[in-house]
Amino acid sequence: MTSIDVHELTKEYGTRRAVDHLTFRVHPGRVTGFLGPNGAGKSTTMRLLLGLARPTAGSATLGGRPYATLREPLRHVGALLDAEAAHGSRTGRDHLRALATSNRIPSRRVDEVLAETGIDSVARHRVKTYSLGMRQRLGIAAALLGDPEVVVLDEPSNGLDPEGIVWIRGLLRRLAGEGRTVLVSSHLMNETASYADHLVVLGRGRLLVDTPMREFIDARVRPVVRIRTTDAPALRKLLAQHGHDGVEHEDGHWTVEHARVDDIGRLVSTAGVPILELATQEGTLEQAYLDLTGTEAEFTAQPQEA
Ligand SMILES: Nc1ncnc2c1ncn2[C@@H]1O[C@H](COP(=O)(O)OP(=O)(O)OP(=O)(O)O)[C@@H](O)[C@H]1O
Repeated sequence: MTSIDVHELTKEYGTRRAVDHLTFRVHPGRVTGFLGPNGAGKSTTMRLLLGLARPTAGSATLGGRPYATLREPLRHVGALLDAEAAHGSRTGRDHLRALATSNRIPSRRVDEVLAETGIDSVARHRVKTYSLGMRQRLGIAAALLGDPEVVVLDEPSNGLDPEGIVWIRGLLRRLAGEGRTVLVSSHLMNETASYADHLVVLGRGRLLVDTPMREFIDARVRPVVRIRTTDAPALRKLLAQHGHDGVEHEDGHWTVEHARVDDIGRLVSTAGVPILELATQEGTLEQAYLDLTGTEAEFTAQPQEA
């Protein structure tokens, strides 16, 4: 199985260090979300991995090999970096056929990926007539063309409609389920939470987090007890009497930190407070990410000027 190995990877543009001694491994069989604020170095890392830029130091390899040494690379790694990459005057189909030919990929794969990405009805139209979402789907079709073991996608949900967003989620899960190595960058936390198993987070070119997603959330956000009642005054009084810090939210629901749902349930039922909803509310990736960005110097310090 093919993993992605990034080792002491460094890339400088003039005096600006875009990637700074970065080391991590992306394992097969799971979706790894690649996160970090604008300018953190995600795209640069992907470009270095795909041989589109040369590292200043260190290495980025696929199954132990640099991209440049792969013969017919699309059969090993499929990537979406820039949805504008296809030539506007070509049809989507011709774009894929050219890629297939140059990588000795059977032409039936063109029809398969067109169907899989839902653009077969526009396959004979020129790419310049495509919407952003269609271009994005064409880029994903190109990434899947060679049936690669490694898939690298830079913000794949960009421009997709709601149906497309649900589709990409299923696609990423399926690719990981088939044992492929899947690295996906995104700024959309809810989206990432819906498909990622593991996270790699960068800040100013450095590695901040390399951990399973659930562990990242659990380490940073405690679950809270969520309650809805028809008798807010009674609930407020009861929680205060028992030393709980209940917070009433605008839409009428309450949350209680540092409490167990069983204890709160027992309390409200014994006191006869009418309850419409009582549940444990798990922390979200967005909360955990914002907690990280609020505490890490890599996020809070001013970037160095070039
Ligand atoms: N070709 C280039 N020449 C000069 N500087 C560059 C080049 N490419 C990237 N940079 C700089 O490297 C840093 C990292 O940029 P990069 O695009 O990798 O970040 P990113 O995490 O992908 O950001 P975003 O989320 O905005 O896409 C930025 O400071 C950027 O300005």
